[in-house]
Amino acid sequence: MATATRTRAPARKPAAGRRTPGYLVPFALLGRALAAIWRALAAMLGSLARAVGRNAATARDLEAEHRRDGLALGVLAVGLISVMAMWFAAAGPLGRGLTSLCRLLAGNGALLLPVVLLASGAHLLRQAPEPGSRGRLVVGTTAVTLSVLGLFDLWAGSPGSSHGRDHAGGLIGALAAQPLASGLSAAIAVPLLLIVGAFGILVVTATPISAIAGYVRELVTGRSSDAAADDEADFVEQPVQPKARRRLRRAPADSDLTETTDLSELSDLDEPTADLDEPLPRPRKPRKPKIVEDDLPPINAPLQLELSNGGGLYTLPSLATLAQGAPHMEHTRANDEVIASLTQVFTEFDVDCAVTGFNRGPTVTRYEVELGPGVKVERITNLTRNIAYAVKSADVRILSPIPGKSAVGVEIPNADPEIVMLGDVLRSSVAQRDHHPMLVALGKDVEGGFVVANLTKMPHLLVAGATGAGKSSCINTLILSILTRATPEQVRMVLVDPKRVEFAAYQGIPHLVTPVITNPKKAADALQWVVREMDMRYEDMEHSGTRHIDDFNKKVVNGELVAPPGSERVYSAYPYLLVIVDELADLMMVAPRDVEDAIVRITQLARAAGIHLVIATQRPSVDVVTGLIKANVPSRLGFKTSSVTDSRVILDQPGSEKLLGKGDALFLPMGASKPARMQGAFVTDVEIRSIVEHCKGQLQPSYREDVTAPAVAKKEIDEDIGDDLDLFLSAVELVVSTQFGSTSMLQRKLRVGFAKAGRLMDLMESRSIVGPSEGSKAREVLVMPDELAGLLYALRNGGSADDLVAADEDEEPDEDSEEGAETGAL
Ligand SMILES: Nc1ncnc2c1ncn2[C@@H]1O[C@H](COP(=O)(O)OP(=O)(O)OP(=O)(O)O)[C@@H](O)[C@H]1O
Repeated sequence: MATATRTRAPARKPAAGRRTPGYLVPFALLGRALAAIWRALAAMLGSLARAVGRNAATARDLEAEHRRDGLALGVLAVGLISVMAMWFAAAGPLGRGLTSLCRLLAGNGALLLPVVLLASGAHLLRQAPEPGSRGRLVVGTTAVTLSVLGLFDLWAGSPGSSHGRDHAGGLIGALAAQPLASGLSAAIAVPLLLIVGAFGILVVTATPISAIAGYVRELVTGRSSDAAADDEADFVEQPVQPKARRRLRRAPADSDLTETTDLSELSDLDEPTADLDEPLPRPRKPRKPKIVEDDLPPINAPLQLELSNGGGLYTLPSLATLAQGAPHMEHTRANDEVIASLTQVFTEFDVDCAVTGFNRGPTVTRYEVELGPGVKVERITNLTRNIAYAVKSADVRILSPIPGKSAVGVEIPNADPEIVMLGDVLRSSVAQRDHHPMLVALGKDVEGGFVVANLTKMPHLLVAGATGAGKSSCINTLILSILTRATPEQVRMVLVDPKRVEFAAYQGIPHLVTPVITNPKKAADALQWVVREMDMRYEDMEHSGTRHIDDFNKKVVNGELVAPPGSERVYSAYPYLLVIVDELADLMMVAPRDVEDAIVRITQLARAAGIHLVIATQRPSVDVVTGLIKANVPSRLGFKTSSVTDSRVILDQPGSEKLLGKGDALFLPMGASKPARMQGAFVTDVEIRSIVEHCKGQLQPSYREDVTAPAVAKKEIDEDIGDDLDLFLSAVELVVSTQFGSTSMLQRKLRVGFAKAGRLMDLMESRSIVGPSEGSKAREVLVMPDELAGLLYALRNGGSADDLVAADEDEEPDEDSEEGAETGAL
């Protein structure tokens, strides 16, 4: 209240207390009239500018290259006009007007204008603009201009007349030189202006004075700094690297050691990189986009051979259907501000370290911080909160070290993020180079490089994150990647969508084996079908003596496969089968054991059979992503999670709780120890609709009826076990994993009565899991723990432990292999 009274009082006083004296009234009226005219003019100009701005939106839509070319050609055109006007006085009345204006402002300096314009135009044509260097160029050019024109003015004796100034340094020259000459003296003004000019040249060329010494030394000795560094490198052994690096940071002119490529890039900017006594380090030139796919461990999965596409009738959708995103910015003013804030924090807390570069990604920028000798990494990690405070963002993530570098990474969200469009990733050279049908677009990494991944190399992927974090968008991009790159003959899909709305758009695409499954119970049955399909494929591979479905397909195409005697089987090539489950939690609620067993079995074996799983969940808790599932799904994509515990479940380490949401993700491909941060690609509903329409217009889906049919064998087991299947399986798991066939243990652990525990034990005996009763002693357990997953699967399908043995020993084709004829026609 008190504050409100204090602020209001002074505002009222002048109005009430101050009266304009009578003799000033005409002036006051005139002032008000002028002010009103000024406001009206400003409003008119404003609306004019807004109208122009609206119409200029289409110009902004032009690609950056075209805008730059247009600007360069425009500057060249003005340069040519100025040549004709100023050097040859042959540009008509407009040229004469231009010459007079330039002479008025710059005097004889106007004669240099054509040279400056032509050189600038040529430079713009040859080189991409660096938005970050604009401020530098403006300051440098202004300093050079003032210096040159001021010197012209002094040279002509600082003429007082307008005509005299037109042939000296013009108005600008007079303004630059005459105050100095009259305030000090012409003898002092000349060197001062020379210093200003030299400063301008250094700023324009981004050359620090300290680097000049290096250049002079090079000129004198005749040796390049590279050669000098190479010489030094011969003496620098591996363990000495950190020392060498520190030195490089202090003396960039000498730097270019191969081991320190990143740091030597810093010296490309011709300015010493941040040292402790420097206020602001120069950002490092962004490196060429790096492809995370290259980081994947090498897996020698053979490529799927080119399959015919049903007489060439099927054409893939054009990538032009997918929208283009905004061009990637490698450096913006926001980055400079963050560097200044970081440097200030380090100075305030007296930590001997400096920001030596950064890589700007679409949503976050990773700043590289190098430590001085003897500085603990913890000193930076302990400053996380202070850094967050200084850069005004709670989502600061510290990476120690940046993989492959002796530097700490500080990842800070961009104040001006970019959306990564799927079309851009699919059109990128990294995606275009590789024609594998299972290659999918993921997004962009922190360095702005496109990230793609081959699903066959994953070979199974777990996608997890809180609601709204970007999972569904990511899965949409995976599906669209496949639709734009693979025919239904190459890749078939099973889409499971218990949420009912996520995959509705894909209903009816020819790549589907069965309509999109929304019923969790049916989804569990579909997973059982996938297991059967996998078994069929394995049998076929076994008979054909091949180890991977690609080799099998190759033999089919070459006509090298002959059906077993007595079989009417006609072999055909198998497509890859991609199973995508959008919400695992819903499936685990309905049939946890069935689902877990099927997933474990598929993930353990399906890679060679060309079957790959993508499982998404927003509840990455241990009851959904069980230990068994986790152990068998090696590649992970973690979007923002609500807790560090969830992050640990997905990635086995914290980190995803600090992500920003909306597609910000950590990608941990199989075999990688550290996850890579990336921004997921995005695709709009309109794009999805048009690609789906294209696919549906090409071919009708041919669905398999048996995919969601419940397993027939189950009924048989039900008669014997009744409704106790789950309890029976728990008992089997307990007995086999502990290798202890005791009825009283079952009573205790399963909380069942003696009669029930005894019956469960008898059922186990009838299925060759345990031996006969030995009185009060525990029964012998006949199945080893490592056979448990297979046993549970067999029991679920009406089998017994004998089937495990039969599967191991039986080399002959199974009777059921005829079923494969149907599978092969998938
Ligand atoms: N890669 C992305 N780039 C930009 N925005 C994105 C991206 N991914 C998601 N978003 C934004 O976040 C919103 C939520 O994304 P999405 O529906 O994919 O989340 P989700 O994790 O699937 O959530 P839920 O589990 O509730 O379905 C989207 O509507 C979109 O606006």
